[in-house]
Amino acid sequence: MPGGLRDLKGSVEQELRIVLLGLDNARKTTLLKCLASEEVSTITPTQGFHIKSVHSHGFRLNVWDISGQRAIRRY
Ligand SMILES: Nc1nc2c(ncn2[C@@H]2O[C@H](COP(=O)(O)OP(=O)(O)OP(=O)(O)O)[C@@H](O)[C@H]2O)c(=O)[nH]1
Ligand SMILES: [Mg+2]
Repeated sequence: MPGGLRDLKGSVEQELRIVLLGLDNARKTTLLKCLASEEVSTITPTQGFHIKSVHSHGFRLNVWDISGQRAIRRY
């Protein structure tokens, strides 16, 4: 299947690419950490961007978490 990857059980896993955009403090990183079942009590502002791959509901989500700080919004 195009765009699909086989998981450990051999079934095809659909891959989705997602870009998180929003103002600073909009909780983009909080949302991503919740999706990844990670601790959300010590989140710091994103510097530039980071990419995380998360498995959720049979999908592989490749998420780009972009900082919303004013200095980099024009990029
Ligand atoms: N009071 C309160 N604060 C929250 C809640 N959820 C997240 N926060 C806090 O809000 C702040 C901003 O959340 P982030 O997820 O870093 O926001 P962001 O959109 O990624 O921000 P940038 O990376 O700067 O673009 C963090 O300090 C979180 O801990 C909530 O439900 N209540
Ligand atoms: Mg962030």
